[in-house]
Amino acid sequence: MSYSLYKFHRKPSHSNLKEIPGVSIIKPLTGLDTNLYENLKTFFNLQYPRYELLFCVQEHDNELIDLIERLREEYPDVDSQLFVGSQKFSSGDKLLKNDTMDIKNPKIYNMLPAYEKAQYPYILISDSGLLMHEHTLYDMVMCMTDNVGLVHQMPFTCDRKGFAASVEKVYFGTQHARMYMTINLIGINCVTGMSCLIRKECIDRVGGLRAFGHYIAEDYYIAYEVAKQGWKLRVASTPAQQNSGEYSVSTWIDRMIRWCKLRMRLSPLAYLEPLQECFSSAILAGIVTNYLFEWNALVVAACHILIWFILDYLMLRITQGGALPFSKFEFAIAWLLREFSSFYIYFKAFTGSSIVKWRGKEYRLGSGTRAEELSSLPLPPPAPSLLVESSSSTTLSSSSSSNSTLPVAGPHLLSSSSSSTKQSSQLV
Ligand SMILES: CCCCCCCC/C=C\CCCCCCCC(=O)N[C@@H](CO[C@@H]1OC[C@@H](O)[C@H](O)[C@H]1O)[C@H](O)/C=C/CCCCCCCCCCCCC
Ligand SMILES: O=c1ccn([C@@H]2O[C@H](COP(=O)(O)OP(=O)(O)O)[C@@H](O)[C@H]2O)c(=O)[nH]1
Repeated sequence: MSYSLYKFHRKPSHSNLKEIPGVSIIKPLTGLDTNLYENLKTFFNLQYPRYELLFCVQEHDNELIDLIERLREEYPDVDSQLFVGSQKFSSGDKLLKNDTMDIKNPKIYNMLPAYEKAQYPYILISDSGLLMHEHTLYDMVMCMTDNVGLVHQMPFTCDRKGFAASVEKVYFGTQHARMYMTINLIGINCVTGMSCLIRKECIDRVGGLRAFGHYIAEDYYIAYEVAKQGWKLRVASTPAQQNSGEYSVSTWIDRMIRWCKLRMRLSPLAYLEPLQECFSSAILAGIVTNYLFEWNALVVAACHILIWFILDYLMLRITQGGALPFSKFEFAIAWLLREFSSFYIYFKAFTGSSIVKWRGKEYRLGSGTRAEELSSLPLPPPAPSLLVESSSSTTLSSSSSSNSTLPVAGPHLLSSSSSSTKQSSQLV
């Protein structure tokens, strides 16, 4: 809690903007999510002198492309490009196709062409469901001091309507925040790739993003590689604002089961996660104090739960950085639901199959989240002539190599242009 209080919502130090490096923002998109227009719009309004927006559309989707084009027309001064899945490897280059065959992570696959075109020394990988406040990019860059190689935002949520939104906010602002900040405080690699600012040179050094394409938890491996090269990993001063329009308690539970399955394959310590939940630790505290001091176990457990509940509320307020969008009563109900559902989530993740479903496709997880896809990624179809022409300039980095993969990590636990020049938008 103290670490979060120290970290979050602090004003960034002012520095000479002219010295700030450019940022290539990569937005991997898969479909027309609700709120997408509002969310993407915030990226055109960032208060930052030099950035480009690289939109990656996984599969050809007219509505999604129209939405992006509309935004690009609204903001002609913002440098942006659009990469559509079907045009990525349409040059007919067999080598390019073969190079991408072993990429199992669809997000990596989707981002590849944008990464190859990124012109700035920093890249920001930013998931589709995020909304960004106008100063956040600046804040993140300010965190990238000389010895830092990666700045990541702790996942949190925007204020949205409904009980499911409250449950998500309570989860990301209490248990998730507590563990995320604690693990980062002690210097262990715990990075979520939802919103990650990275020095491009770190990724180029291992052959580009494709080197992480074997794993579903690419975020963990990217952070692992950055730290291995001697850079520090730093939590940003503002949490990531997830603003997905499709949310429900069951969607959240399924997502948490998927994440838990990933963590289990990243570290055996993840199997201990149930022990750091409020109710299990209350039972343990009751038993231990009864054994040692003959205290009443029920009273100890009840006090433990009450104190935990109050501290969770404070933790959530710290993460939120202001008033909560729901009452204390709603907090209590959402908190209880979150606490009890966690055991269901662990049970399903620990005992369930190694298959995870992600954006409509299924993957079998191997050691270290190495993925074997069950439903195949879209293979490059012949592209429409306009796109063939425009995409022929899409090249993959010559330094890239399909052999440049990282070792299966298993339980790796690491300590871990002219400023105003705006190019016109172009369809690549
Ligand atoms: C007795 C006490 C025992 C304590 C044991 C503690 C065990 C650890 C507890 C909690 C871990 C919390 C980790 C929180 C963040 C993880 C969120 C997450 O699971 N993210 C994964 C999925 O992210 C998406 O994946 C796909 C990607 O494309 C998307 O963009 C992502 O958003 C992500 O892959 C995982 C990232 C980091 C995992 C860290 C693993 C830590 C393992 C436990 C370390 C235990 C240290 C114990 C210290 C007390
Ligand atoms: O097949 C896929 C699955 C996901 N993504 C992108 O990866 C990011 C994270 O996806 P999601 O929000 O589903 O992941 P989660 O945070 O739930 O793990 C989003 O920008 C997606 O558009 C993608 O490009 N292709």
